[in-house]
Amino acid sequence: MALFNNAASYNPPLPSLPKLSKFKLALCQLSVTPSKETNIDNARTAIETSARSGASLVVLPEMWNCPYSNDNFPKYAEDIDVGPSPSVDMLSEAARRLGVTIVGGSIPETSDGRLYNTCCVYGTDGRIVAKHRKVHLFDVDIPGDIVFKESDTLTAGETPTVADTDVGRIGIGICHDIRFPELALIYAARGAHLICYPGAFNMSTGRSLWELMQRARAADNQLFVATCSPARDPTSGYITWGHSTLAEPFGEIIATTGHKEAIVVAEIDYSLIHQRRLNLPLAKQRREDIYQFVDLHRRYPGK
Ligand SMILES: NC(=O)CCC(=O)C(=O)O
Repeated sequence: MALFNNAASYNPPLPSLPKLSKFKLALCQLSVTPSKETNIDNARTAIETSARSGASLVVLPEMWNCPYSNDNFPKYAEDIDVGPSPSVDMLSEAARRLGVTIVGGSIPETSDGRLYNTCCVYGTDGRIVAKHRKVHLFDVDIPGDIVFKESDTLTAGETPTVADTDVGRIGIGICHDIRFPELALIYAARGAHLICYPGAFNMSTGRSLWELMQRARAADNQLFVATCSPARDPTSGYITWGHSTLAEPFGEIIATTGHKEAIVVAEIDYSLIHQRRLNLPLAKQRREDIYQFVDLHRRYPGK
């Protein structure tokens, strides 16, 4: 029995398999420099290398066109809807020319006088099929360790984002979004096969939580989770953890890397989602009589 007329039951439907249900994914762990032009060239080359390796889906890191800092976000920001947007133009052109789906990491977006941390997903025709603005801003204060306040410059997005692509239904989160299981639950309830989190965890929380979070989101929801970080630059003001990773529906790590610039290529086979959900049918075991899941955005669309 549905608990709410128009709420998604948490029990995720077995997602139907997309056009391409077995394919290679590439996670481009890019070095980020102060030159936006260099970063764009570097990303283009990595996407070309990924496509030559047979990847159908290419994922880029959080803030790949801009060293991660509140001072830089406004300087490197692009207006994605109105333009000019050299980062978007490059990703769109590369997706179309190479016939790959791209989860375009994130860049600082300027829109109506506000700044967002934004990820666009590009279909194989080069069009933007989804745009996610980071919904949980990263404000942290661990004295003597790390202090960062994204909310000093950025505005939070307001909606979960699911992209329908040739390589399946993909939920998008950006970095700190991974800490909130509710967002991942929504994506599973909406039939996602894969959740992609471009992210730039730091040296402190990266060590303890980066791998744990992605394995947990994958295992909770019995789907694939991919993360993609910038490469570590020990001279930067914000040093990233690296370790871009793909986890499968039992939370096992299929592929990962260290902290240097790298392209991780791995195969995804969505039939494993069905297999794992048959092995361990969490959807049937869930006790909606004693706890309830409500997808508020679906209940109150537009809010
Ligand atoms: N860029 C981010 O959102 C960093 C998130 C992070 O490091 C965390 O611990 O959360």
